[in-house]
Amino acid sequence: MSGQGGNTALILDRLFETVMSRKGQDPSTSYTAKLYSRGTPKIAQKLGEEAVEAVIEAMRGDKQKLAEESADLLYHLMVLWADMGVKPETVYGILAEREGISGIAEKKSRKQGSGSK
Ligand SMILES: N=c1c2ncn([C@@H]3O[C@H](COP(=O)(O)OP(=O)(O)OP(=O)(O)O)[C@@H](O)[C@H]3O)c2ncn1[C@@H]1O[C@H](COP(=O)(O)O)[C@@H](O)[C@H]1O
Repeated sequence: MSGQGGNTALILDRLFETVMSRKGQDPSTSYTAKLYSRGTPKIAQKLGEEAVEAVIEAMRGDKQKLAEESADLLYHLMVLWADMGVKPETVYGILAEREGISGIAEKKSRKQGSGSK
């Protein structure tokens, strides 16, 4: 368990299952179904708006609001994955492959790769 929210991975998996279960449901009773009905560009736009709201709260220095906007951001990211057919395991797999590789070292290897072309 990790604090008040319980097991982090489990809650994200449960959230993804819930948003998947809203496919084809009534947009008047489910906000997620309403998002699907508005299409991928709208879902992506909402994700961008939530990201900007998180940035604003960070700049204001409001930790509680940043946490709340982060929850909105993760929810809308899950809806976009579900809408686009991206499986959480795919994203988790990419993160797992990167485990132990410094972002600085990875960036250097990318630059060397492009310079040798
Ligand atoms: N985690 C969330 C969650 N986080 C944020 N939101 C909604 O996201 C919206 C974001 O607020 P905004 O003001 O940006 O959006 P809005 O003005 O309502 O909508 P727009 O017209 O701007 O698109 C709010 O309506 C929130 O209620 C969420 N809605 C649903 N969930 C989860 O998804 C589950 C399924 O929800 P339904 O699909 O509604 O049954 C819920 O049980 C929750 O677990």
